[in-house]
Amino acid sequence: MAQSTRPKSLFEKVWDAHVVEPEGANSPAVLYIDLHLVHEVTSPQAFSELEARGLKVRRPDRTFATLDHSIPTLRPDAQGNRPYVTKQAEIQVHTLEQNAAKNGVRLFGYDAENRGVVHVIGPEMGLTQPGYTVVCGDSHTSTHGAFGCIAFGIGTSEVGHVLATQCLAQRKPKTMRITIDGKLQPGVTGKDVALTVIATLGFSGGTGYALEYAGPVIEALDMEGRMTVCNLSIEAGARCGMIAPDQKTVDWLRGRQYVPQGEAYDAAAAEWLKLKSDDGATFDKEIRIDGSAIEPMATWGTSPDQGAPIVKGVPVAANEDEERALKYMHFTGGEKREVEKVDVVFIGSCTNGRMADLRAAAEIFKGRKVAEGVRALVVPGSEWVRVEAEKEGLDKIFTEAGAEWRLPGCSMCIAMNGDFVLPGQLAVSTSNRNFEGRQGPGSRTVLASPATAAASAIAGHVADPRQFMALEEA
Ligand SMILES: CC(C)[C@H](C(=O)O)[C@@H](O)C(=O)O
Ligand code: SF4
Repeated sequence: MAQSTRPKSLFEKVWDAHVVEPEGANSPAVLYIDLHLVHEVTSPQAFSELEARGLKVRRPDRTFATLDHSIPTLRPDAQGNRPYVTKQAEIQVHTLEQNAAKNGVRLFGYDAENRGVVHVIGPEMGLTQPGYTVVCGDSHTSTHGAFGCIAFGIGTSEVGHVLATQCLAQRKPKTMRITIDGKLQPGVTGKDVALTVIATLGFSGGTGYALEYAGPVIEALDMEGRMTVCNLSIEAGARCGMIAPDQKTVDWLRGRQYVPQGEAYDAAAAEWLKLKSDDGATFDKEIRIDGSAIEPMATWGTSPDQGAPIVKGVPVAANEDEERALKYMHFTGGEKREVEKVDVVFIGSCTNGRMADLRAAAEIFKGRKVAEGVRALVVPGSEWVRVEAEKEGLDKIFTEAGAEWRLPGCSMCIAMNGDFVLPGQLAVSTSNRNFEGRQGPGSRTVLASPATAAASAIAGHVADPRQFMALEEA
């Protein structure tokens, strides 16, 4: 087939390479799925449906499962019993264990060295590779877009479709390029970029779009920072977010378990590096953000787009929605962040539970103490992260500062496993959702970067991390 010479965006290149059946006036396109990730919460019904219809998993070799949402982050007791928070949590875990075994799907189970939060382990093992289509019954699948993948969350019935066919019916989204110019100031991280992007777009500003993040700020971010940015795409309503693979991507993935090895890797990498938007590629929408003006961010409301630079304090409500959010958060509007007493700090999740995140937090915790009355919980995103962090002695830095160091899982990000914030308590959290009650009934969540979370744990109030950093003069 003759190749079109029309300039294409990164999204179009990956999309076009996966179309099995083109989109019609009345029918969505059928897309081939390269990688299907599965966790215990959204898979049970999909497997039951498959069984009811007498179907098999079409590509068990492209389907990988993990346990993350419902598993306790505390160690088993002396008898080996796991401290599940409810019977239902335990059933979810056992159901996935059985479904995976029955269908020949690889499960990174409780004791597996590769277990972890689904969006942490995919990239970590090199299951996620540039140019792939990646789906999972989980909205933060957008994380994998940091590797130049079209990666998005699907519903449970779609999980069933992909299990049965390795394909998915999809309408092509519109495209939006978000270019972040300039250079980040010292102490400003990928999370601050992400919270700024969402605050700019609004919680539904990305609805119907596939985002591409580009520009010097994105190029300068490490892979962890890029994953954080892509992770939060869904919080602006976008279908997915992606970043063109570059030499950093190639270097980061090299040698990982599931990527090609040796010369085959170099050959794959040469193809990956072609995955970028052509000069002259057009987008349905383009926005630009001045990266040099981004500051450490913290949310003040009950939606991830309700965030502002910490130095600016809590804004005054501009409408009823904001008024309601401020009320829930026990803020009046207009106050300084220093007056927000913090009860809990959570560092972890698929947004910020990777090595780079834990190192950033440890730099602030080192030689300092968590303020009295603050509970700080550090939860690695995966077993691999846990082991690496322990090798570097980060766990010691956390525990000596007075923080808890746990086993990997989603933990307090979604509070399904027994780790939760008490009613009325204020948590500074490195996760991605600050909805009412997200971290436990009545919990109040402030989203921020690992550095800001650590700084807030030390200060006892929402704090700009730069006061604890030895920053070089720019
Ligand atoms: C449980 C799961 C379906 C959910 C999601 O889709 O994102 C969870 O991971 C979350 O972060 O809210
Ligand atoms: S860490 Fe949080 S956001 Fe990520 S998959 Fe788990 S529950 Fe969802």
